[in-house]
Amino acid sequence: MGYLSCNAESSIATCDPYNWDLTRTRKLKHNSKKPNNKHFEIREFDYSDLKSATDSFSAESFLGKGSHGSVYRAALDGGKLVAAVKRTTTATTPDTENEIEILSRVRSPRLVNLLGFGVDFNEGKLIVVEFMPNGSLYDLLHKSSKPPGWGRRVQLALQVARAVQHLHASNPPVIHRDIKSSNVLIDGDGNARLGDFGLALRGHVEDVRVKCTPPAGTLGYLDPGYLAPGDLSAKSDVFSFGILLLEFISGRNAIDMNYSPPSVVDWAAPLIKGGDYAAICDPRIPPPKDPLAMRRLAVLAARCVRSTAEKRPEASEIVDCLRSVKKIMSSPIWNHLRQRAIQLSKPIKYEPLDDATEILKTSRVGSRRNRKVSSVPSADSSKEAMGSSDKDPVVRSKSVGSAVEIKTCTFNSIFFVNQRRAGLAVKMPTVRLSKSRSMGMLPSTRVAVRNPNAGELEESKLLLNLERRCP
Ligand SMILES: Nc1ncnc2c1ncn2[C@@H]1O[C@H](COP(=O)(O)OP(=O)(O)OP(=O)(O)O)[C@@H](O)[C@H]1O
Repeated sequence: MGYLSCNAESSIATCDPYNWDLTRTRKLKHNSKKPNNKHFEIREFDYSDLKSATDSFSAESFLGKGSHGSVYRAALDGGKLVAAVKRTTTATTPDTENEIEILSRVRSPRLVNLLGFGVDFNEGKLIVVEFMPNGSLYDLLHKSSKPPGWGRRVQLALQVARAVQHLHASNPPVIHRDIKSSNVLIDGDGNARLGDFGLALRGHVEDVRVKCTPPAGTLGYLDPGYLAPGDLSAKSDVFSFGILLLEFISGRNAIDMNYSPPSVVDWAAPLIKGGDYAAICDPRIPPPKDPLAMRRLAVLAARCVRSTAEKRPEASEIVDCLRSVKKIMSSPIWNHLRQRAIQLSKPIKYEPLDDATEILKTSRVGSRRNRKVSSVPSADSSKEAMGSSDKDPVVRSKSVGSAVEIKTCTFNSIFFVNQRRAGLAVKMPTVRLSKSRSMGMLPSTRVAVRNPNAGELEESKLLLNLERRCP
């Protein structure tokens, strides 16, 4: 099966009802507006100003490196405006243009907002965004010596959910396509902001641009049902958010070779189905005081990662559910018990489909996926592409896609290699895509065991039905 290839610029024109053009962006100097103003202006910075603001992109200003370039701290306007400058390693890539285009259209206190851009003949466009002084959610969850407690985790998850809700509710909607903990940054007030819009798509699913863009995302967070351009919907973001929620709950990485299965969804889904919520709780912090909060979180995560995209909740429902979890966590214990009694006294509507079984579909597929590994000849190359090394069993997920080429094709699986830096033209795959299954299996320290307790299974089913009506 072949895909229709399309020229990026013409597709922008086709799907852009406002005929927006970057060249018409007003050049505003020293006139930054507050990030959440509805009518905001984008500044065009002189390249020389960006260079001096980052001390010539010095090591002292260096904030970090992503798959498409490096990020620097910049002190602009005589030090009054602190910003982050994203500098791609080669001339302007489609992702840079895309990020500027989309971020100039959406703005929210829950996003890492665009301040402007700079242009250099050699370097192309540089993106200037709000500076986030407190690192990424990835660092907070996985590298911090003092992992955040449940209240903070739920608050941060709610903030990310609100960011996703804002994107999906935009007209036309924005699908982020790369929701993951390293793309969530923590601002000066300790709040979560969703950033990195390099892979985002703005438009309705039937728009030419959306229909022509090949699948992209980060391994470990990528919706398994998103195999061809036409499969994309806002529910792919919901899947990635579900993985993020499992990361919040368990404190483990989306892909971690220390576990069996290494994929967090394959590991957690059977445990949630078995009602063994305690087994997926981050062992570094005490469990939540009210087990109902834990169950709601776990069931919400399981619903987000359902294999059938249509059955996943909308972002607005996720927000409502997380708000209810936050409420439970912050109210006195007797209040929880009263609320719980009221809910349990309501008649439960059983549905013919066993939701828990449906959740497990992902897990079963995942198990097969992992078993296949041994027969993949080049496990090393796949590990390298996923950012893993022999010394580090944790796979640092990197974004893949957008401008992609097929590197390895083994057993019907196609491995995407990020070509953003190379600035290569999009090479459309000629066969139906299948997510990479090149994942290694290492001896496990924690093994997922399905809880055989029938009572807990029943309780889990009941909760799944109950939680559907949440809050
Ligand atoms: N606005 C910002 N303020 C402060 N630090 C930032 C900002 N944006 C990015 N960073 C830091 O720069 C580093 C690289 O970010 P970048 O978004 O380029 O890549 P990534 O999200 O880590 O990986 P990938 O490109 O694969 O998505 C990250 O470690 C991040 O913490």
